Amino acid sequence: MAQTLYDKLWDAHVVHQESDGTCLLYIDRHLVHEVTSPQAFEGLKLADRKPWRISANLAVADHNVPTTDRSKGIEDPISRLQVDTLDENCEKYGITEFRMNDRRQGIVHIIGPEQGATLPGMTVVCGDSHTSTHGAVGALAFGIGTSEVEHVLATQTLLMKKNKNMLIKVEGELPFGCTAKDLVLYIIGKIGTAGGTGYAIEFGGSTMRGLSVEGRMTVCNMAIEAGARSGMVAVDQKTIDYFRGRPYAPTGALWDQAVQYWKTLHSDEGASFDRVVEIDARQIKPQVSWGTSPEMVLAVDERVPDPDKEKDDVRRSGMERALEYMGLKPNTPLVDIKVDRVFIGSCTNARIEDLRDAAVVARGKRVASSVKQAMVVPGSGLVKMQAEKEGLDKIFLAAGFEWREPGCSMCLAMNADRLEPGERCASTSNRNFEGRQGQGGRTHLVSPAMAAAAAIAGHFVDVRTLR
Ligand SMILES: CC(C)[C@H](C(=O)O)[C@@H](O)C(=O)O
Ligand code: SF4
Repeated sequence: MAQTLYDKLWDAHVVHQESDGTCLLYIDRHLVHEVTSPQAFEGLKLADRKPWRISANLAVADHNVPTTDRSKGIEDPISRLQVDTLDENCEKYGITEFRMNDRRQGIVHIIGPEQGATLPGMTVVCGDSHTSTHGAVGALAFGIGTSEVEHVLATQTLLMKKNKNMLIKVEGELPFGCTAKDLVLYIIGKIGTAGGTGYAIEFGGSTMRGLSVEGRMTVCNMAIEAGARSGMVAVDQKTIDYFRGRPYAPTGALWDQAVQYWKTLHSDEGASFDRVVEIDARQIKPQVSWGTSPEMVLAVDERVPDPDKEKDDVRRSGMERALEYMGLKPNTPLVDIKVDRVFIGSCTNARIEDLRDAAVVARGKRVASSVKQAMVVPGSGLVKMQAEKEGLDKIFLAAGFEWREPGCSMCLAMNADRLEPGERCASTSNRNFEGRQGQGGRTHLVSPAMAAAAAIAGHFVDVRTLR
């Protein structure tokens, strides 16, 4: 029978199935970070258990690490304790960890594929919702909670029920000035933050095939913002080329064998999906979120919506509340909104292609004097090195951007990088909830080019006009 990519990945990992459909699923790769692992390790200790397959784990500290000079360690005691605890646990069990000063350190979802620790065909989990990112390479990847982290450490398996299959089919060429980020924001604007609930989403169609592997990661990263725990993209030649020579990728005969298998990782002709959503990429314009949910997003040439025009009571009050929090007046053109800070980073948009996109806009320009801070935070030490090799750091620094050390940084307020109450930020991250980037902070989600353009102008700009 014709199978979807999700069916294939699922079936290949079922160890045991109960009559009610609950499956015991084998987990190939477990990524570990400092926020969701301490209680899991503690639970293991209390139960007198040990991690079952040490080599399946790869750990890194990302949420709590400083992005400035690290030679003095971590100032905040809670952050320091979390990172120290991860170091101790990994040391104790012999789990590979890229420590804070290792140049391979970075955001867990950036380093997984970068190292080839995430590979096509794998089941990949991490105690982090944006684990969906890894599905971009034809893996089944999803976030888990702390008790599941403990279960995976102890058994290398998880108990789960299968989701439904959803295909988001995107056709046509992305217009000039539009990126994978604009595409995924547009999709979430269309289907809503609950649109994918209960589904595993496969992103397919000619637009997805046309994206680079990194662009596909940006899209799958935000599958969770569309309500789905996992997003995935079929393997193609680009995926295979991406992994050649990566540190954890197979070599020699094992590589050839792996590639043979990877080539089967796509939905079969005629495979049936429970839901199909069709998206015309040619309709997409650069996106800016205006509210406090990723679905509150519009094209940059539009205006802040007017709740008075909304007939649905629930939606109207949601809009009113969002506009109040965001400090925005209905009908304001989005390009008139001024920003206080700009953040280019996060597991959505801190890979090398993202930094290149931002650098094209920043080259030879200056950050507006009204902007308090504009920072570029590479997703990993290796992304940083590559960017420096290409001279991107010089472009950013000359333009007045800060060039930081890798980590989650201002994506969420768990480290020193955060917004002050009332500050407005153009951010390349994935969440714009109230307080996400700092208490009272106001987040607008955009692409790297749009963020850089906002930094230069001091307000949002339609990047299509910058030719
Ligand atoms: C801290 C972590 C558990 C959390 C997540 O699960 O996604 C964080 O990474 C986020 O982006 O909100
Ligand atoms: S960069 Fe942001 S979204 Fe990604 S793992 Fe870190 S905190 Fe979560």
